[in-house]
Amino acid sequence: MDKTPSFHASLVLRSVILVVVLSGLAGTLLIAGITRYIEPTVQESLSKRLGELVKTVENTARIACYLGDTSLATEVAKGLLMSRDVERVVIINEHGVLADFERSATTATHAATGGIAQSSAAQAYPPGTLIRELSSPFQTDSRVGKIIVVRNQASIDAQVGEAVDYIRLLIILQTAAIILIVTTISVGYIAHPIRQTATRLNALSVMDGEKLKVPGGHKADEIGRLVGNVNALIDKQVSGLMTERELRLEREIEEKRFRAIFENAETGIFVINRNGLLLSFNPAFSRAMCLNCGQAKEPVESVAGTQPSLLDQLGTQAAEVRTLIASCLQDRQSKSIELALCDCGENPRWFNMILNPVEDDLIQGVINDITESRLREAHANKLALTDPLTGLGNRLGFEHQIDQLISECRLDAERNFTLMFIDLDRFKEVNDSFGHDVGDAVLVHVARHIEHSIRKSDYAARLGGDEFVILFPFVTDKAVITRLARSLISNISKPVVTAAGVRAVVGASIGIALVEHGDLRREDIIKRADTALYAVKQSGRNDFRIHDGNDAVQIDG
Ligand SMILES: Nc1nc2c(ncn2[C@@H]2O[C@H](COP(=O)(O)OP(=O)(O)OP(=O)(O)O)[C@@H](O)[C@H]2O)c(=O)[nH]1
Repeated sequence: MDKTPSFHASLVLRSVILVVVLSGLAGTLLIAGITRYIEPTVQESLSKRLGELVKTVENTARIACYLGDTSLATEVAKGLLMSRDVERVVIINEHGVLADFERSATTATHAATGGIAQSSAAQAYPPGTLIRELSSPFQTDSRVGKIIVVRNQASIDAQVGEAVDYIRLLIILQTAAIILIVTTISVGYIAHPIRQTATRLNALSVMDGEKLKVPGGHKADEIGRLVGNVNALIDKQVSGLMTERELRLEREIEEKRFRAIFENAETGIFVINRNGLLLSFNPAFSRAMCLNCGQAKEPVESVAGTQPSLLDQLGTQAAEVRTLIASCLQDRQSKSIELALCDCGENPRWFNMILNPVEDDLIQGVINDITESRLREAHANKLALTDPLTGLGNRLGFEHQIDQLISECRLDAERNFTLMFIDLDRFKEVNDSFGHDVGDAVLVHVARHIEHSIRKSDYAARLGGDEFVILFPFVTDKAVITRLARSLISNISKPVVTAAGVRAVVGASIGIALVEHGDLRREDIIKRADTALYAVKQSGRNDFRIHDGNDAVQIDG
């Protein structure tokens, strides 16, 4: 991960190049500036020196001029020429040139050939030539001659050049020293600790709590601050990572928990799309739908794709569920439905299915087997509608049944039925003579007689005491009813021998109401059968009467 920077990208190299360029530029400018300054300065200083030199021989030159002493003038001129700054010395008095010596000439070039006026050649002397008037040694206001000193320009130039070269050397050395110092500082004090820190950072095991060390001597400077900030950043990252790791762990645990619940739940859980294709489902769902029992109602996998369809498993209820899926997605509300399906053994089962819309047009559903509760409910209903002694229906069951028949007849004019009331005769005597147990046995015996005399579609109940009732749907044929009534009276009237050996005899009075059309109120129908029964009781019992709806007509059994 740690990449050593390429040579041209190195901080040190770039810093050094920058320092070299800038220092070189600054040095060049400095040299140019100093060269321009130093030349006149050196010139001036030489002129000054020359003036002082001339001053030292001035008195002697005055005497030489006063006396017209050429040898003294020659002495003075030669003495001045000993200085390398002097190129030529001319001493003139009023009579002419006393001495004229040049550095290049070893002997005097002139003798006394003329007065001061003749030596107007001084006008031809090069610039910078020193010409000094000489006064009389006795009368300072009287001029006796002059001394002309021509500077040695080559020597002066050489001296200026030497001075400039020296300063240039100093500047170059200084620049080199600056480059060396800056490079050393860059490498040793900046680049090295940064590289060291980068290498440590690369090898740092942050999850083990390792921290970057501040390079020695950098605690309080920018590198120290940088390392401190990097450590703070690492702390933040590590704490973020730890939190993320914990969250991931928690999520994994949650997922495992959820998966366990999903896999082991008794409730079927599934996800479908808007077409009813199953995207996922748990084993309980699979069991409920018989997906793996080998007798699934439809192939588990859809013909075109790889996903099984929920709707394929629902038979005739598929259309209803399809509508429910659409309305669930449209209303964004959960919907439920009860489904009657068959298990692998074709036994009827009932399920409650709840559909919940989730994101992306998907539905999450749960399905619960409610067969047991349905059966319990049915059993409880049956108990509520059953006479516990005889197992026939009770008064409530009878009322449900007759109401059902009445509503069917109201919907269909062709429908009809017959109501038969049976009241035992002299049953009280049995109770009184042999006790309630025998009475109960007789009641059970009569109930079995009734059951054997009717068809499955008929309905029998004990309303209470010794009162029984039978409903015959579809039957209003008087001949049939008469035959049935007679058979019942005959059978019920036969003596009953109980398990205890008691022989009991009862009779049966029967009142019958035929319901074919007209008024279909329950009370009216019951009243007609009751009226017919009352008529039988009045006429001596153990007989039957039929009331066909016309009050006037009573058919004698
Ligand atoms: N053993 C038994 N007796 C009952 C039960 N319910 C009511 N009884 C009795 O049945 C009798 C019915 O009375 P009735 O119908 O007047 O008696 P009955 O002798 O048949 O009178 P008639 O119908 O006029 O012939 C009463 O003595 C009740 O106490 C029951 O569940 N078991």
